Amino acid sequence: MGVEVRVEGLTKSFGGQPVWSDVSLTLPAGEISVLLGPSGTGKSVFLKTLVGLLKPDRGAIWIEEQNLPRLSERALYQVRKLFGVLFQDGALFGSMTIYDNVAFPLREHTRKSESEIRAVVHEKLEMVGLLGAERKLPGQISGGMRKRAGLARALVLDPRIILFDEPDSGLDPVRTAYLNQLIIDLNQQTGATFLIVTHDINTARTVPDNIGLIYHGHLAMFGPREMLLSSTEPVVRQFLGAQRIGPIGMAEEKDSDELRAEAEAGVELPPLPAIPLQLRPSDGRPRRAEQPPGQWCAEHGIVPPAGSFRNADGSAWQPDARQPDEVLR
Ligand SMILES: Nc1ncnc2c1ncn2[C@@H]1O[C@H](COP(=O)(O)OP(=O)(O)OP(=O)(O)O)[C@@H](O)[C@H]1O
Repeated sequence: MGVEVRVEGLTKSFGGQPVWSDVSLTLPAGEISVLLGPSGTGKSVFLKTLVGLLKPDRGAIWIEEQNLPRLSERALYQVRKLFGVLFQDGALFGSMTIYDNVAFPLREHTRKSESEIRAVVHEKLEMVGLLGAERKLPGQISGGMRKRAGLARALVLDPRIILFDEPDSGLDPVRTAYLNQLIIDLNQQTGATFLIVTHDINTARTVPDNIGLIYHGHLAMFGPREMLLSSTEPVVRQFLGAQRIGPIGMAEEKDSDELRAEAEAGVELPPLPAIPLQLRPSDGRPRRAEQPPGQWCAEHGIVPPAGSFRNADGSAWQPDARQPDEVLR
């Protein structure tokens, strides 16, 4: 099962230059959260700080009653085993076969025999759909397969928190769709807590339970998917709607002249796009943290954008007629 990660007042700078300050959020146990933000706002730095590869200037990261930045190297080494990380390029060793890459953490961190290692490696390669590619070198397989291999390696120590740094970078839309489905299925199977950094708006709209947005050195917003997808807060709306109109400029923030010019020209953001249904596990079962579509909006008195929560065929979503225990069987 996954564990909750509670971040409080986290601040990080390099050489006196702040990357982000005072970031507070809670990744709920077992749920999928997505972190968005313009390039260079420090999303990768955030992931590296969470896993203890970088030390924050201030703030706390609570996992199971332990505050990571305060831990000794020895204690941190133990807590790190709770994490699996999928780095952007898969971070595979180029001279090792896929099998040896995936076996690497088991050989480094466990006392398993080679036959036990073989069983785990095969299980994880099967989970990511890569059985049969064991003897290949990373350079002999496609980018999508390398990501899957990196994912299998991130899974071998049965992590309770999995961090994904742009899993969809460099993938075509079809491979991204397959990878997103795999992420949902793995979350269902493992129950681990997932945090995904992505630039893909479609991924952000359909995959997570929660969304966060880093902008201009701060966490602009973090909360349930429906909260951000129905938000009219200009930065959130502009980013999730992939629009040019709004406070975010080419470099980062637009200056007041640009914003005044936009206002005077009467340019307005288009209406909020419809909120899509969340992607479901491929076995058709509800997600672990699934809420009925529209529930968050209803509970908060917010009318969702027109056309929200439609099935793929355009029909309105209907609650599942089966009882939850029947569905979970
Ligand atoms: N080890 C480091 N030392 C100094 N500066 C760093 C270090 N790592 C990252 N930075 C700086 O921190 C800032 C944030 O970088 P980061 O890679 O986290 O951004 P990002 O939001 O992940 O960007 P992108 O979306 O383009 O991947 C950048 O200005 C980067 O140069």
